[in-house]
Amino acid sequence: MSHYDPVFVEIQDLRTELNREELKISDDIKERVKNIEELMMARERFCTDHTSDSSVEVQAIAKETLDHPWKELFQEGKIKFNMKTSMMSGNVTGCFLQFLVSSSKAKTVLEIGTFTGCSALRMAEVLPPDGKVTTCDFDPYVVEFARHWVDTSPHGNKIEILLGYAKETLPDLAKKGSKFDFIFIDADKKRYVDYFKICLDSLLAPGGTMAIDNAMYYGTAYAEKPRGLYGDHTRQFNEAVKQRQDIFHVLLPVRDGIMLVRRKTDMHG
Ligand SMILES: C[S@@+](CC[C@H](N)C(=O)[O-])C[C@H]1O[C@@H](n2cnc3c(N)ncnc32)[C@H](O)[C@@H]1O
Repeated sequence: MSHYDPVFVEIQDLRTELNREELKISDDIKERVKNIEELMMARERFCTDHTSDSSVEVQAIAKETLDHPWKELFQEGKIKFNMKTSMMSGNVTGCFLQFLVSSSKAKTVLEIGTFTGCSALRMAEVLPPDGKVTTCDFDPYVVEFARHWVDTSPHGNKIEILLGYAKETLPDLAKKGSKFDFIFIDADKKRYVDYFKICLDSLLAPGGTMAIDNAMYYGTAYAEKPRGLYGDHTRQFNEAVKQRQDIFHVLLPVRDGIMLVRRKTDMHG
């Protein structure tokens, strides 16, 4: 979604500004600015149009997520925070995750942040029959929602959903000696550095890959005047990745930024 990109937001603001009568901006300039905005949106639509479709079950979860009264549930105190449907991975990110899981031949996946189960189900779909996705979330309402909807899929039986705070779930998994071939971190930016460290040092199986979503968090990672929350946390996370000498990493500007990490020792053929 373009709104993750601060350039897009600036362009939108500028377009509104240029329409102020008193500025007497020429139609040509206004048109060119409008063109920039449209090109940015067209680029995104083009990527979506040239990406595989999601399964009918994932489409059903996405529709239910979009139609669900999250705001009212929050006002009634039934969910922990004001969940936004934009938290759900879009089709490009979802297909990208499936690509990574499938091409790395992962059998065990860990996800931090289930929400409605969309990304967990996508990853389960590309695992072998004995593969398993372990996903965790601290909100009982979304855990129940996700359980119900992933079970409408023949791949639902590959998914275990753990209810609890990631800061407790991850050490518990580490204590049990659990290891995962693929780890997707997608919750709670404030603790990204902690999750990154425990995942890399204790939970990532030899040869494993990690993907960390929202690594640029609306541009807060690099913008001089960052918008919104978590700017410091996002920058600290990126710095923590950069400081590690034992990993190979790449930050991709997919949607809100996806950081991919592997141990250097696993990069050699
Ligand atoms: C961005 S959403 C996950 C989206 C999901 N991976 C997808 O792509 O559809 C983040 C989720 O993390 C959960 N969450 C937030 N803080 C958490 C924490 N400290 N421990 C566990 N889950 C948390 C929220 O309840 C929310 O459902």
